[in-house]
Amino acid sequence: MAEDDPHHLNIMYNWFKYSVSKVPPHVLHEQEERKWNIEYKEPYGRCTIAVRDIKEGEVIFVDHPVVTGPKQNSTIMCLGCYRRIESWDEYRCSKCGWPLCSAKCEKMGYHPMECQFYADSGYIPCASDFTEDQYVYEATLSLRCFCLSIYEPDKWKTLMAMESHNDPRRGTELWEREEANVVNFLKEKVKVSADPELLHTITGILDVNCHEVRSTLPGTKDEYRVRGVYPLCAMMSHFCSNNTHHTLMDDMTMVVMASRPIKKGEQITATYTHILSATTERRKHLKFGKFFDCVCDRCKDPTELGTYFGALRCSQPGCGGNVLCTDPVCITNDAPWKCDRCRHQIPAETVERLNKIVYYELRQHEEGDIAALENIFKKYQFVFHPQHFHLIGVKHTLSQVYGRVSGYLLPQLTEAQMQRKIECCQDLLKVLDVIDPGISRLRGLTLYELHAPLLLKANKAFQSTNITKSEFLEKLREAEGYLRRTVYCLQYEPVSAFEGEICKISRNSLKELLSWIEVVKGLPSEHFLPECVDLLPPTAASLTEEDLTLESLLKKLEEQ
Ligand SMILES: C[S@@+](CC[C@H](N)C(=O)[O-])C[C@H]1O[C@@H](n2cnc3c(N)ncnc32)[C@H](O)[C@@H]1O
Repeated sequence: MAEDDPHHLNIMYNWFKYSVSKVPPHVLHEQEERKWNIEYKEPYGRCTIAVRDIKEGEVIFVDHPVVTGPKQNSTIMCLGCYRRIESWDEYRCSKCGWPLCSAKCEKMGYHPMECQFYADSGYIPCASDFTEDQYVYEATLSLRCFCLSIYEPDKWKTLMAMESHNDPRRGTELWEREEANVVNFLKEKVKVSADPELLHTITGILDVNCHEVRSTLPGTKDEYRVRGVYPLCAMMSHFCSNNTHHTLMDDMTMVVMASRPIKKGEQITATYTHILSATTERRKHLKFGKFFDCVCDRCKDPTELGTYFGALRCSQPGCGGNVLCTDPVCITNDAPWKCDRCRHQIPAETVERLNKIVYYELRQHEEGDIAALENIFKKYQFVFHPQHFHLIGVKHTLSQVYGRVSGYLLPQLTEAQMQRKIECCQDLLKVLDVIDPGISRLRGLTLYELHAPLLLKANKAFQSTNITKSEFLEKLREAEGYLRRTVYCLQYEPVSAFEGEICKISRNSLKELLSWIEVVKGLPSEHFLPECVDLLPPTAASLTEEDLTLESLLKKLEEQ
């Protein structure tokens, strides 16, 4: 390490300059002052600190991948464009013989770098038993990294400045797996003449720093998922309730923005784990894959910032208290759980066993099996706190499947089912407001799911003259608010992505809804219940998909 730059900060700042020079000025101006510094702080290592207040939604930086390539357990894919390949014999690279889409892909992306190694060694994965050779795609990304040392020295320097955690990784299950699948494979089968320690450093850098890259193939709806190393993104520390939102553009540029206001001096943070998992699971995942013990505010707090995301209901008769972990950041994960009222105690092992049983039950049902999900919910609703991650997880799934799966399409939903969809969305949003406030994909999608049954219910009440004008307008404005916030949360998503598509649909629905509100404002009072009469229960009239559109409502109105 250079003595005047022991933490390689200059390499990271240089990477930033390179990244900025590659993005269009409407995203980030080269002249714009940097909003962050990289500092070294225990226990985080290098981390990104705001040098001024940053507003919600402000772009903080853009980043480019040093390298991208297949993930672990990848299926057969084109090493040029990443399209999934169905058959080994679709097309083979004329030089190395690996399956690709076409001659065009031979020169695409990073493939030309590894191609020579595969061609020289003569190694081709076994077409007759791919399960034997499944790891070769994962190893290809490590080979690509090694190739940077030959073909792209600046990128190699940046990659090597990243954390590999070789010492804590040495001898772990992960290390042994990578030794067999990557290091030995590259040494013995591909004849890479690199020091095994260097190859382990590469696998470590990938484990600690990689981001999943989910994008679509140009001009298609075909999604691909690979891994990429984004050096600046990787400088952000992990917090279980983070303050950034990142969006991947179609050209694989990562745009990082503030998901909520960030104060000068505050760390700019990302989350490396699933936000909707509980403290024990998050901490285990971070320890296993990223080699640190998270002690963020959410992890330290047994109530997870007041959400009670891991809490159980006390089983003692008449107590009604919440059973919480007495020391959620205990290294051995075996601190007992105690009721916050009667102090009844449960061993950590029992809580873990219970969670495993529910995970198992949840995995047993078919995707979108509403009846099975509702049964699991009923079975456990009095075992867990209403905001427990299992119940919220079920509600998350229900919020998406009610209205979308066969037999439960939006127009087919009963009044009670529509109400259930609304309740699931609202309960999920309540938790997100605490652990993932501000701009988030999950919030955007959930708000979209919430607006639809609300609008449908309101329109249905209007059609059966079961609502007063002011109540109807209030409901329409509520749906408008949700649509506006959907667009706000998803506005940065590329249109090719599912979230980008939902954003586009929401913009159109919003325009339509605003016109509808104008029409409703001008409607005479005979179309509504008199203001003084209580709203009657809505009738279960059959609905069609058209009921949601402005045109169909106007048509019905004219017919009346
Ligand atoms: C993607 S890197 C982040 C940059 C890293 N600090 C560096 O200097 O290269 C991930 C590593 O940073 C450290 N780290 C990130 N978030 C942390 C946190 N909340 N607490 C402790 N260490 C953290 C861990 O060593 C982790 O493996």
